[in-house]
Amino acid sequence: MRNHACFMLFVKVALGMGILVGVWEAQLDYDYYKSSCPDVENTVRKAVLGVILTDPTAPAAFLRLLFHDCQVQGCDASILLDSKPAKGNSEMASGMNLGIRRLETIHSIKEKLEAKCPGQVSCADIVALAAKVSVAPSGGPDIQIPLGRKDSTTSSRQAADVKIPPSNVTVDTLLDIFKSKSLNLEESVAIMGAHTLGGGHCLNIVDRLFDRQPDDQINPGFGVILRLLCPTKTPLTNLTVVPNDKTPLCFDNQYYRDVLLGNGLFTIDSRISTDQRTAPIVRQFAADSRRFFRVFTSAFVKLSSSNVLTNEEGQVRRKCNQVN
Ligand code: HEM
Ligand SMILES: [Ca+2]
Ligand SMILES: [Ca+2]
Repeated sequence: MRNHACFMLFVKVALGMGILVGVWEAQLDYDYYKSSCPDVENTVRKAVLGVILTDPTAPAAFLRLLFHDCQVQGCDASILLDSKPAKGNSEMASGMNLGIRRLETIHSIKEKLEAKCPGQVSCADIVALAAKVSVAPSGGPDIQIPLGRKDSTTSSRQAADVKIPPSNVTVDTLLDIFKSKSLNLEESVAIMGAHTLGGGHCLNIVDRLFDRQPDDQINPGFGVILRLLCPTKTPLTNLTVVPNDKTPLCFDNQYYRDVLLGNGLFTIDSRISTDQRTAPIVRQFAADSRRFFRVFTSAFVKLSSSNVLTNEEGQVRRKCNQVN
């Protein structure tokens, strides 16, 4: 299995990358559950590894879930709330959350943790941990993250509509988004390396393929393949998924090599390979996966610690889909 080969290939690098990034978000704590739920990380890891056995694309789902949670109101598990009282007002009802999956795994991890340490572990920390423990088994760095996020009591579809960037977002907006979470330029390019895993629906690609003005950032050969995979704007466009890079189960720097060759799946992937500010960094990561892993690690800690609720600002939901 490619995933396994990838794991073997990168195990040394991953081990070498277990560096602690300084606690940048002062209110979170690397030892937060030391006495209240010491086994929390292993519980999440075991559950995620179990899921990967039957669904090797699950790590991609957990990484994207974290981004989409953190992007709306901060990393507060708002994405898991069902809408009440108004139907259809959950974040998941937003079209921007098309393809978000594996929420059921988060709910089942929560049930396990409620049995072990009732009322202790927030859903927001579970979302962050599920993403974190997804990276190393895919061949990426072993990241340490601080914990202690609390869960929100609110969520709204409209916020997701506005805050989650579309596939054709500009580099300016991308840099603004990550700057607001304290990521520097290099970290902003590194966090996009999450697109080394998983894939996207044709729906998010077809606009690049069939408009009268062909997208000149797509390599012509790759364009032919994409037009074959995503033939027309039909209902199927909502269903077909195309891989993000050539190694979608492997957390490697292939994404950067692909985008440099004009094989970026989304408009934004192509844009970072040509924008004067980001292109030199894309080239560095394409040539040096250790560097990509190191910068991705610090970027991940910042993203997953952004706009968190701590202490009395939020709650530890007993069920992740509803407030207490
Ligand atoms: C400007 C920023 C970003 C844009 C515009 C963007 C856009 C997208 C789009 C359109 C998809 C395809 C969704 C689908 O059609 O199913 C996608 C997939 C994905 N994104 Fe992003 N993304 C961004 C940043 C990020 C970040 C920061 C992460 C994680 C840290 C991330 C992780 C992923 C992953 C892992 C997938 C594949 C999901 C799967 O296979 O289920 N993305 N992204
Ligand atoms: Ca959120
Ligand atoms: Ca890859």
